[in-house]
Amino acid sequence: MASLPDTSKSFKIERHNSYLLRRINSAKILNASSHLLFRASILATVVLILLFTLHYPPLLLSGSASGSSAAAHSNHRSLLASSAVSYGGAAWEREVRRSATPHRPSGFTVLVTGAAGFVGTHCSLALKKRGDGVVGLDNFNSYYDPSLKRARQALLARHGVLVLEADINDAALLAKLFDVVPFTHVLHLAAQAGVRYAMRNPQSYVASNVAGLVALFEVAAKHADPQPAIVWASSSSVYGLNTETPFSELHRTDRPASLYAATKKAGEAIAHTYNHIYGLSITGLRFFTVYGPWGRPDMAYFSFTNDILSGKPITLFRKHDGTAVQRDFTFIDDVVKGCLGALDTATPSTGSGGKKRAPAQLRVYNLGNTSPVPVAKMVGILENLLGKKANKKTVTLPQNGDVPYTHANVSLAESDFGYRPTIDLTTGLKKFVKWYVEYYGVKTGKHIDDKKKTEEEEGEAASA
Ligand SMILES: O=C(O)[C@H]1O[C@H](OP(=O)(O)OP(=O)(O)OC[C@H]2O[C@@H](n3ccc(=O)[nH]c3=O)[C@H](O)[C@@H]2O)[C@H](O)[C@@H](O)[C@@H]1O
Repeated sequence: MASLPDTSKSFKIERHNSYLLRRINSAKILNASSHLLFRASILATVVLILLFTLHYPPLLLSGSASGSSAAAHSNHRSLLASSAVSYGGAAWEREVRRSATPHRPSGFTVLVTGAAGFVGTHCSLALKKRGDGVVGLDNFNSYYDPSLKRARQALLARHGVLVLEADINDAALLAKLFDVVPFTHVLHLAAQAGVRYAMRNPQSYVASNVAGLVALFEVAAKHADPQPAIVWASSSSVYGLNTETPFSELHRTDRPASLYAATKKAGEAIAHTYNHIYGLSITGLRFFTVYGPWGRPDMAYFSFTNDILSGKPITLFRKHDGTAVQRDFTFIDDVVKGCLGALDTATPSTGSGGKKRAPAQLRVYNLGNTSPVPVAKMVGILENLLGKKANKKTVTLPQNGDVPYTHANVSLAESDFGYRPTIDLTTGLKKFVKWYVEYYGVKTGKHIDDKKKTEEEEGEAASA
């Protein structure tokens, strides 16, 4: 008898085949649906990006320039905080234009970088007060207490000056600003300051003082229409190991003693290039140890004040020959007059769209006080004003980038725009200490006599 086919076996094979078929089909379906899902998510992302771009165009603009979406995000947040309007939107542009509008005939429209910094704040106020339009820019970094920078920003806001939070390396933001406002001038004060800190954080000097300067010159030369005239902060430190005194603009500046000085010297060379190729009108100002109210807490007169009041020891540097280190301390009001004088005598840039049409102005000036003072004497004045003795120790100047002596010859600035420093160190430090005790709400052993006016204050009152 022929044996019956083994149906259970063929049934098993069929079941197996149909199982395989089902798996293949479901794999196909899964494959197809994951393709669909993938395409749908790409579509959704594109739609989202489109919507986002329409609502917040410069957020992407800023991100693309900085290369960091986190940075762009933080820019965006703080711009919202500082101007209470969205960055790049119509309301933001209105705010920027309002701040930039001059209120005097033929007034300037000035972009001030580093506007929440010490010199930037004072210059922005002075420009605004005389009727120029001012828009400020600052990255509010934490090199020193950012709350002081915020307080300066609030002060400027009370005077109608908008300070945007952004970095000068954000080329797209700079371009956007020049699209919104045809700035006549740029007062470029944003920088990594401080001589000794350059040993601890060298790259920050390259980023701000070299890359940032180039970013600004690039936009001013190739994008801005019209090109603005630029006045920017160089430094007395470029004289470095120069031994001829007082320091004149004709002296050597090829022996910087610190990386800070080297980046400022590099800035002067870069300024020459942009003037030569693109016709940018550029003026570099070599500031000599600027001090005063709203000053920089990293500077000696300010940190010594903190330390004297809190009883902490301070270290005074002396030269290798045992004599005192000296500085040509320059009061902020004198420096502000110098900055405005430089802006007022700056001639327009001569290029457009990255093409030079004619030779343009290129200048460098010392802005100092012309009377060097030993640092120990500065401490003595502070002790007297604060009514408290400093706990001092003196050490030989370490290898920290400091130069032993500065002394400005300012005859060039005097003849070109009437620069004449008027405030001596005692008068200037009195104004600083008066501001300091009010700002920080501290009690000193001594009452600062703010009734007794200095000559300069008398003059201001008379002309008001
Ligand atoms: O003129 C300039 O271009 C420079 O002036 C200052 O640099 P500096 O003169 O070194 O100012 P401080 O840091 O305030 O120092 C003032 C003096 O005090 C001395 N000092 C500083 C700190 C300290 O602990 N002890 C001390 O004796 C320094 O050697 C210097 O002679 C600024 O900090 C720089 O940003 C600026 O560019």
